[in-house]
Amino acid sequence: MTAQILDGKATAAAIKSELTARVAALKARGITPGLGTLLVGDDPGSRWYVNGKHKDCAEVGIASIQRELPATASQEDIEAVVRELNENPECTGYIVQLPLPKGIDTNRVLELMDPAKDADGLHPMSLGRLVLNEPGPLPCTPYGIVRLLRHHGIEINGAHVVLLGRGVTVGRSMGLLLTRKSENATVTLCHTGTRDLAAQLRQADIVVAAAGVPHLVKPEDVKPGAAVLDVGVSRDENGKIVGDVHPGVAEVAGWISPNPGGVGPMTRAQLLVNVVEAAERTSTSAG
Ligand SMILES: Nc1nc(=O)c2c([nH]1)NC[C@@H]1CN(c3ccc(C(=O)N[C@@H](CCC(=O)O)C(=O)O)cc3)C=[N+]21
Repeated sequence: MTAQILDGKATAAAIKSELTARVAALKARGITPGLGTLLVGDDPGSRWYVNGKHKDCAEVGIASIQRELPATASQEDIEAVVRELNENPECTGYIVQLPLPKGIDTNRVLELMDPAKDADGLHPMSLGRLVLNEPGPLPCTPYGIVRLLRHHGIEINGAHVVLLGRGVTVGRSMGLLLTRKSENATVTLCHTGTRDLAAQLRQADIVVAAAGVPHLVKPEDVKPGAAVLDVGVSRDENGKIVGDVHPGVAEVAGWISPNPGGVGPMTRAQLLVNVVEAAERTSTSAG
């Protein structure tokens, strides 16, 4: 058996075409959604990601607001740009590209952001709303994965989902998302302290691997027919992406997300969704 592909590129394209119509409707009412990005330093990988986000914006008609600071920027320099983006009416949502340079208090920066403009869905206020089941922006990678599964007709309701990794951007926030009534999954959150990882993995109808450990998920640990999502982005000596999922898993799983071409494009599409929804919310509260 060879697993069917969870095509993130095609699913993201479908979401972007739906967004194009929503952006046009907003513009017809005089509102242009705008995504702001703050990039600190000159890491080529971070720059590449940020450029990709603005390219996506152009595709759907969202305006781009790009801010950059040198790697030597101080806490105060960064916070000044955050305040400017909070106040800039053209910016309806924004992200501070992570990681920030060493010595910067990242949480202090993130807490200064206007939660109404949180495009990542990772502001403490947004995470709190997720816990309390209130509407708000959702974390991009977790909700992107939910939409990728739904797009391919994979049942989440009642499924046992095993999450690998307790990072806030994926594992931890995804546990909160999947245990809502609207997703209704049973979740096991595994991490470096988990004793018998293979035994946990064998229970899973759906595996989300976001540990950052190359080829952590082995074919012999996967239940036949399971859906396996690879969020890992390690690099080999040639700079090629190595995921958390061993290639042999494709012979056992029912569904597998390619990497690249799986979860990454969905994360980017969800960021656009958050920007458009933030603009829609401001427009309804204003009039
Ligand atoms: N505030 C903040 N928000 C983020 O969402 C954020 C961040 N900081 N810092 C860095 C990580 C990384 N990240 C990616 C998103 C999409 C792809 C993506 O689309 N990758 C493509 C191409 C991969 C390649 O070829 O390099 C793919 O998977 O097909 C990758 C990585 C968002 N991040």
